[in-house]
Amino acid sequence: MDLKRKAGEKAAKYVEDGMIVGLGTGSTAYWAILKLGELVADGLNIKGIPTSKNTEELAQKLGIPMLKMSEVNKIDVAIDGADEATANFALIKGGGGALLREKMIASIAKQFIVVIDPSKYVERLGQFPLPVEIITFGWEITSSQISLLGCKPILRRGNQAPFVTDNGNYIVDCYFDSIVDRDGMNTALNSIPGVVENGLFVDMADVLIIGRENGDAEVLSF
Ligand SMILES: O=C(CO)[C@H](O)[C@H](O)COP(=O)(O)O
Repeated sequence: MDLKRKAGEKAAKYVEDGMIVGLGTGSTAYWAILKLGELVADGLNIKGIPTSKNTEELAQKLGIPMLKMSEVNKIDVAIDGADEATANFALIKGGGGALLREKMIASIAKQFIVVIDPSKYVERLGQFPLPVEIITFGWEITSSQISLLGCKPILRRGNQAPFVTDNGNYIVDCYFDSIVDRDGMNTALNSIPGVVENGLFVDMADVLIIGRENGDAEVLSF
């Protein structure tokens, strides 16, 4: 079985009747959402909060009832993918461009479950460029201020135009040699005027599920 699928489907087992569930974005979270769709069709009573417009569309197609972020003040469990994850559960997210909503939703989830394939499990963060969401106004200035933190920021592009997030912002993908002080970097990035949010998720994940070739998916709890 596809390793992303193994991880995603395992995460769906954490969802219980009556829960409000943060629905992540990307090709691993996809499998969790698909499984939840099946369970809902079989009578599971949950409400989803999507982390992106893509996920909202998917959940709608699957018949998963949804709430708006403004309608909730807590989320029971959020399930999402990651671009990198370490043994102490530090993450880089945002490869799919949904990092802002993903971080907001994870931050109010009682349990945040991260689903990955083994290629995402790394010793140290920073091989994957860190996505930083910035406002379009004066983005060049914001980007050059970000570069002073020791990275090379590259404006993410889509179809020959800058990629625009669900929130109407740009993303710069920041190439660091490595990110050692994750807390410090998170704070430093978010202190730059024009930065909306960055893809470092530190001390947020509670469970890391890694799809493994042999046997069941591996579950690590913090
Ligand atoms: O952060 C994300 C989207 O913003 C995704 O969770 C991350 O990019 C992993 O995606 P995938 O499971 O497709 O590899």
